[in-house]
Amino acid sequence: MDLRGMEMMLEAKDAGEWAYRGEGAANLVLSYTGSFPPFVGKVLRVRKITRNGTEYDNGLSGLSKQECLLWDELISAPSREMAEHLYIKNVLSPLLGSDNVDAGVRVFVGKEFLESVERNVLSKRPSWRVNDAKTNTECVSALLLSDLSHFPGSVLNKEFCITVEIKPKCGFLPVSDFIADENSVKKSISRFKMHQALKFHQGKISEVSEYDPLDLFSKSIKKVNKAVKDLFLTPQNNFRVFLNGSLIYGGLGGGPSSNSHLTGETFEDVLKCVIQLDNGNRTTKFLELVAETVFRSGLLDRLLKAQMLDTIDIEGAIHAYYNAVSQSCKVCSKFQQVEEKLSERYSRIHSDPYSKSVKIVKDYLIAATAKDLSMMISFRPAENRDLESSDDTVVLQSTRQSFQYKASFLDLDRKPLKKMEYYYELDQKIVRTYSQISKTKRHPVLEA
Ligand SMILES: O=P(O)(O)O[C@@H]1[C@@H](OP(=O)(O)O)[C@H](OP(=O)(O)O)[C@H](O)[C@H](OP(=O)(O)O)[C@H]1OP(=O)(O)O
Ligand SMILES: Nc1ncnc2c1ncn2[C@@H]1O[C@H](COP(=O)(O)OP(=O)(O)OP(=O)(O)O)[C@@H](O)[C@H]1O
Ligand SMILES: [Zn+2]
Repeated sequence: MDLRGMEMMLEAKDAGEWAYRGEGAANLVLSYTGSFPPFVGKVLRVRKITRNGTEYDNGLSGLSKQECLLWDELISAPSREMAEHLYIKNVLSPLLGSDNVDAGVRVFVGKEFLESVERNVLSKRPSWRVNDAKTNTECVSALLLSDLSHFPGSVLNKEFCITVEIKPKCGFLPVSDFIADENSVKKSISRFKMHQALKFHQGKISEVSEYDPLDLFSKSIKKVNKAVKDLFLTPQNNFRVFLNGSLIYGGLGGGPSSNSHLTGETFEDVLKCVIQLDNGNRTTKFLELVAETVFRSGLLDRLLKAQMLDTIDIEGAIHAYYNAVSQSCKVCSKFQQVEEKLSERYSRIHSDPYSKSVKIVKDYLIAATAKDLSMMISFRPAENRDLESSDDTVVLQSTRQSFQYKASFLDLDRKPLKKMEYYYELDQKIVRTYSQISKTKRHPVLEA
């Protein structure tokens, strides 16, 4: 849809109709509670700004000078929001499938609207998110997106809709020759698992998740079932369930420390309207339904392809980055101080043509978006038995119930080029911490 299609402006008086839905590190998401038809069934995604700095917008398209060299398909955009929209529409949507992606519509927002929203939602936000960032009241527009926690077109319908949100994270092990020998553990342990160890070590999580993305992305239904069960047991910011648009499991606001979900028993009770079962565990059946859908939908195959645009790992891509930004390589110069030989492995990348380096970095950043996005899958009962064989229907064999599902990807933000150095540092920190911890036998992190 044309972004300029909705020439309307949200003002202070409208703020009361937008309720807190959730947030990540960069955006605040509000759901519409009013009755104005174009907004019914929609959410508004508003950018945040960090407490200690500006960070965003350094040009009309929101692209830095160096990013303009990278994203030539985005530079014509007259605003940051338009550039983001084009990124989703022209870069990610072809990779992930346009049926599973909503690029959104821009609506103009007044400063007073944003200030009023900021005040209204304050008490609902996790305090650590409040300390980190606030609504960017300088933004002139926000994105209007379909509310993925409702089944399309059925917001006004009394039928129930249950939605699961999963942030799968990176689903493959790198095989790159550029990975240093002392970091070879990266080739056998998933990044998520190693990052859990670091987060635990830093006190960012109180419990290490058993979830392993490699199970979720595997071709084995048994492993997919295990992954979904593990997500349920330790949801962190990777798993949430909504019933008719309200969160019933998992924490609002993302982040590992905000798990305010229902207890197992209450959740089991809530599922009464979803899973028809006289005896037995409805939660188990529901998790089976989720696993079956993930497994059969092919969603993760597409996602994996996008993630695997990271072909040489950050340990290779960082060198291409310095070529792309025409700077001398800080990593190689560090290696040279230690031992001349260490940087030899990377000289090949440094002699690559400029265009090849640009392509490596660009693909790495697209993969970074794919490693951080979430997917939402909504279910509603399939009334017509004929639907059983159709593509968007799953049958829960154990209860003989059919569900129609709709799956979408969300949080498809472009990652800034300047994050490459941070990605390299974080990667090294994760692998270093994991290796140190694994040397200490019987460490609780590794036994989890
Ligand atoms: O680096 P990672 O893997 O920890 O991912 C970050 C996420 O952390 P988590 O999934 O909890 O481990 C992090 O999520 P949280 O803030 O922890 O909920 C963000 O999604 C961050 O992206 P951005 O800075 O908003 O663009 C993510 O940063 P990117 O790496 O995707 O740029
Ligand atoms: N279209 C949508 N429909 C329903 N809920 C949504 C939608 N978009 C976002 N949400 C909810 O809001 C939360 C935050 O949104 P989102 O992930 O886009 O924020 P973010 O700041 O970009 O996240 P990140 O920390 O990964 O950068 C999501 O986890 C989800 O629960
Ligand atoms: Zn180098």
